[in-house]
Amino acid sequence: MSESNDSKWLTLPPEVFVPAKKQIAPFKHCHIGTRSPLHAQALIRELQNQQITINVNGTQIKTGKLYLDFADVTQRSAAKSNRMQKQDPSLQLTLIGKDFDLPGESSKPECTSTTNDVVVPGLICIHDFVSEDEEQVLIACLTGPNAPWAPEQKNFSKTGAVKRRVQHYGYVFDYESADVLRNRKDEEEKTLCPPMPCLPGDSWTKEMLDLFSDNAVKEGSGWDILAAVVERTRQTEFDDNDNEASPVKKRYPDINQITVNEYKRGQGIGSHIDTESAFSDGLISISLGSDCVMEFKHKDTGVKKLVHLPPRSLLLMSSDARYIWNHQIVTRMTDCVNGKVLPRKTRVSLTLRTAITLPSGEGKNDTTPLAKVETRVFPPKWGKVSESEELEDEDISTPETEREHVHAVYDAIATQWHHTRGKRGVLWPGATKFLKELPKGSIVADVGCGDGKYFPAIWEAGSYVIGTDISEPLLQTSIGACANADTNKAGPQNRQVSSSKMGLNSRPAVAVGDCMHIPLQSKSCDAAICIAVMHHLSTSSRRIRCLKELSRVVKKGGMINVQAWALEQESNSKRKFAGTDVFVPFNAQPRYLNKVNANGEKKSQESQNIDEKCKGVAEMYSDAYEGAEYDERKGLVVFQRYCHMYKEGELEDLVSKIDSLEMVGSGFESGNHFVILKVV
Ligand SMILES: O=C(O)CCC(=O)C(=O)O
Ligand SMILES: [Fe+2]
Repeated sequence: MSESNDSKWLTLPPEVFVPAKKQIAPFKHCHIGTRSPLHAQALIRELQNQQITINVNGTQIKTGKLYLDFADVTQRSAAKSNRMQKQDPSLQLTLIGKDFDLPGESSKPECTSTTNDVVVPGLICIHDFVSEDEEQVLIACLTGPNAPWAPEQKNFSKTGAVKRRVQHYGYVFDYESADVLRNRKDEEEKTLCPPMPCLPGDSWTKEMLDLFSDNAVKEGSGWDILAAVVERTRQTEFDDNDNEASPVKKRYPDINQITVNEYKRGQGIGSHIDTESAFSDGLISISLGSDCVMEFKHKDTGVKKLVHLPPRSLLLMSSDARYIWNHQIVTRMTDCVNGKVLPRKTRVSLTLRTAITLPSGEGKNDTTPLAKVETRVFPPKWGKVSESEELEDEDISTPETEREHVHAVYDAIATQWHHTRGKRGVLWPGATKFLKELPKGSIVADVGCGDGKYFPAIWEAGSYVIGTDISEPLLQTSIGACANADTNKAGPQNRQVSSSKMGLNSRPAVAVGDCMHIPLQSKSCDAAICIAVMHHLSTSSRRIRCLKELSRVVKKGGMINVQAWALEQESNSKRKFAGTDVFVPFNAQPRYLNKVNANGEKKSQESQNIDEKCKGVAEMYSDAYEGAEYDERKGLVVFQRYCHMYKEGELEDLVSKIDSLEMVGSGFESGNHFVILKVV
C-alpha cells in the first residue's frame, strides 16, 4: 500500500487476490474482496483512476491506474473465490479490477465509439435509429406489466438459468436446445408465442412511418412503436462494408423474430455466435435505455474488439461479424469508452432476426425464412388465448403486478406517503366541490381512502365518512392523524374542521377492504368517492368490478365521484407518462420505511440494527420488495408503482358498461380524468 493511500485502506480494508500463477507483476485482472456492496461502491469512488500499491504475499506491487468495476459474483469467479478464500471463508469477491498495467503506465481500456475504427467486417452501427421519445415509450411498454415475459421454464440454457429477463415474438428461441422452436401450432405451450407486432398493409413510406410513430408516441402506444421499428428495420438499406467495391445495399425484409433482452445493471450475455441453423445472416440489435460495450472475439485468432453501443443505436452483425466473431456483453457495472467511465443502467435490447427452416439433408445451406406470423392485436399474450372472453372478464383476482407494485409498495411507504400527502391537505378542488354539494348528513364511502386526506373535507361539508383501503398501514395513518391534525388550527386549511362539525368524527370509521369486495352492505351509503384508486387496477375486468361495487354500496339516486390519472398531462406538468401501463417511481427515504426482513415480516429494532450493519439498506429492501432498488447516490429506496393511465373517454366507456350508473358529468383536472355518476 502506498503511503498516500493508507487512510483509504484503513477505513475500507479490502483484501486483494491475484490468481496464484499470476502473482508476479504485471497482471491484468485481480479480485478485491470487500465485506458489502456498499464498501465496493465506496472503493470505486475512492480508487477509480488511482495508482495503488498492493501487498501480495509480502511483495509490494505498484499498479498502473486502476479501472475498477463492481460486478456480481459470477459462477466462475465464485468458484475461484471459494478456492482462494480457504484462508478466510467470510470474504466476498465483489470487485474486479481490470487492466492493471505496468507500473507507471496508465490504463486505456480499448474501446471505439464508432465501428469505423473496428475491423470487424460486416459490423455496422447506426446511431439514433430510434428517437428519444420512441425509446421512452418503448421501454415503458416492454418493461411494463403487460409485456409477455417468457415463462420461466423456457429460460434455461445448458449452463443454467438465463438471469436476464427475455421476451420472444414471432418464434420462441429455446435456450436449452439453442434453437428456434419452429412449430408454432404445436399444442405444447412451449411453442406458443406472441406474434410479431406489425403494421397494416405493405406500402409504408418513410414519411408515413414517421408520422405513424409520432402519433403512437403521443398516444403512449408502445406496441405500435415496436411495429413501426420492425418495419423501419426491414426497410433499412445497409452499406455492404464487407464488399467496398460493390455499391449494393443489403436489406433484411424477412425479419420474423424478436428477442427482447432486459439487462439489469451488472448483467450481461455470455460469448456466443447465434445458432447458424436457426437464423440467417443479418442479426440486428437495437439498444434502449443504456450505453453498453459489446465485445467481439474472432473465433480462430482470439483477437478482441470492443464496440460501444449507445442507447437508441442499431447494430447490424452480418457476414464475418455474424459467423466468425463471437459476441458478448461482459457482466459488469460500468463500461469504459475512450477513457470515460460510463455507469450502466438497465438496458433493453431488441434482437431482430430471420428464423429459418431446418436445413434438410442436401440443402444444408437452406436459409428459407419461416413464415412471418404477425398481428396487430396487442398487448400480446403467451399461451392460448382464452376461448371465452366473458370468462376472462369475470376474473377479478389480484394480479401479481398489483400485489407487488401497488399493495406491497403502499404498505412500505405509508408513513412517508401520509407525511407528504394527507398531512399537507392537498386536495383536488373538483372533489371538494362534489363533497360540498352533497346533502348535509350524507354517509360517504371513501373507497381507497388511503391516509384519509379527504376525511376533513367530508366532515367540513357536514357529512359522515366510512373509509376503506386495502393497505392497513395507510389506514393506520388516517386514524392516528385525524384527531389532532384536525383540531390544530395551525395545520393546512384543507384539514381544518369547525368544532361544530367534529363530534365523534375525530375518529373516523375505517375498514381494511379490497375495492373488488367493498366491505359495506348494499345501498348503505348516500354517496361515494373513489379517488386515485382506479389507476392502480391492471385489468379492465377489475376496473369494471370497482365501478360495480361503488354502485352497489350507494343508494339509488346517490352520487359517486371517480378520479384517476390521465395519460394526457398538462404541458407544464412535471409528470409525463410514456404509456398507458407504466411503473411510476416513488422515492422513499429509508428512515420512513416500515422495516422488514426478507420475508416481508416486521422486525424488532434490535435485530434490525444488527442486520443493517451486516446488510445494506439496499439489499434489505430489494429482498423484501420486488422491484425496489436502492439509489446509493441519493440515499433513497426507489419503489415502482404500477399505474394505468386513462385516455380521454376511457372512464366514460367503462361506465357505459354498467346499467345502474348514469353519467352526470366528466372532465379533467390536475392531471386526472374524473366522472360524476348517479346510481339509477
Ligand atoms: O443484447 C444484445 O444486444 C445482444 C443480444 C444477443 O446477442 C442475442 O440475443 O443473441
Ligand atoms: Fe447474439
